[in-house]
Amino acid sequence: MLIVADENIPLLDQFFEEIGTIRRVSGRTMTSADVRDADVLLVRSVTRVDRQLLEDSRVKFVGTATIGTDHVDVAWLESQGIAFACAPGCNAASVVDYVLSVLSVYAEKRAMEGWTDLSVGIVGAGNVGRRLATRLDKLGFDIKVNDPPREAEEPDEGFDSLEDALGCDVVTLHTPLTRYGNHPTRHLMNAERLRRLNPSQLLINTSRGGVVDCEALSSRLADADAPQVVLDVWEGEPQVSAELASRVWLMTPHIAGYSLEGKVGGTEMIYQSLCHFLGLPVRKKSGQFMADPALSKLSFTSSANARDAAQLAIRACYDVRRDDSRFRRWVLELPEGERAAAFDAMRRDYPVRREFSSTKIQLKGGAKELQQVFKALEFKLKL
Ligand SMILES: NC(=O)c1ccc[n+]([C@@H]2O[C@H](COP(=O)([O-])OP(=O)(O)OC[C@H]3O[C@@H](n4cnc5c(N)ncnc54)[C@H](O)[C@@H]3O)[C@@H](O)[C@H]2O)c1
Ligand SMILES: O=C(O)[C@H](O)[C@H](O)COP(=O)(O)O
Repeated sequence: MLIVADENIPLLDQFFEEIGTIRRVSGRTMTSADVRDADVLLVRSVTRVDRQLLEDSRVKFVGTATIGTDHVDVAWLESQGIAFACAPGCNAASVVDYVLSVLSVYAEKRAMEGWTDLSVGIVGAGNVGRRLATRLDKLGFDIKVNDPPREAEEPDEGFDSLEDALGCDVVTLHTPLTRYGNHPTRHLMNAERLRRLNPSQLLINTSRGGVVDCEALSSRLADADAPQVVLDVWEGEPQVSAELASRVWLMTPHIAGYSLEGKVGGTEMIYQSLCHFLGLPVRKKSGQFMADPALSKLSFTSSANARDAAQLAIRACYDVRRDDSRFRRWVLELPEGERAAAFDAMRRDYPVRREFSSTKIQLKGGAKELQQVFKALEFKLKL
């Protein structure tokens, strides 16, 4: 059995070598010639999987080690009887950590007494948005959650209108990129909605670049009363508009979900689906391959203030400003023609990042408030 796989899927050998021969190819430039003799195709988000790629092949199973599936023509696969698996939720905690890191830095930028004074509008409450809402709610943030598709299914859940979510101090997008259906999200943040955001608001996009009309965003950000913006995803990436980037507060190259747990978890989920498809036993678990985190423990004494301790722990685990400064140095400072390759290289060579849940927090005589904050942030508590 021949397995053609994106070379950037971690632990390919460890998970798949017992199942078949692995051919590694570049996900970004994969062609139909690369997959013609394949039985199984494993991708990440940078490969367009459709008729053009697969119609001359004998592929019977496609797995994407990602949450997003907008790069896959799922309807066409179904029409051809090709099995499909993705990795729902695999890196959701990583994206939530990213957003919390942004919020911690933003509250400081605004010289706020307490970060929970920020109201947060969450647009899209699936694996990522729902987990973010849970953590923010436990921390005491005022949140508005908008999700029309879920609201249609769960009318009693108390979802908020898009209007209300867009009125919050921070608006964070967690929808898939969709073009059709009752609630398409492409350019959900269009010129008109962007115009309604004011300078004391922050827009965060970690969903897909196309959920925001990036041309409209670039011109909106040139206005004197522009909102602040954090972008992890870019319409047309790996190309990044230098004009847009120069107007964005924090920027990263689509790495919000790049925790080690998230990446390895994605591989594990498609491995499990492939085993199921082939009727094979599931022998491998991601835990077998995870090294101890570099930062295993943080200790706080009873004199620690809950807010300061939380900020310190968040930033010790993941400080989004480091990725922002690398992005500026390694991608934006290059000539335009070299930026797309640098964007991909920064993703390929991304350093090991661990989720908050991998770090133990030791509280020596810690107050109840400290315990609650760290629990809400999903650190491991050690009393
Ligand atoms: N930047 C990254 O590294 C990264 C990592 C993981 C996921 N993502 C992206 O984030 C998206 C969200 O991830 P997820 O795991 O939560 O997906 P999900 O499918 O679990 O949830 C998406 C939610 O959005 C809702 N939704 C759909 N259309 C909507 C609309 N018009 N308005 C409001 N809500 C709408 C859905 O009902 C669903 O509840 C993914 O599709 C993926 O594209 C990015
Ligand atoms: O959809 C996802 O899971 C994320 O966007 C993921 O982080 C994408 O990473 P990529 O496949 O581009 O490496």
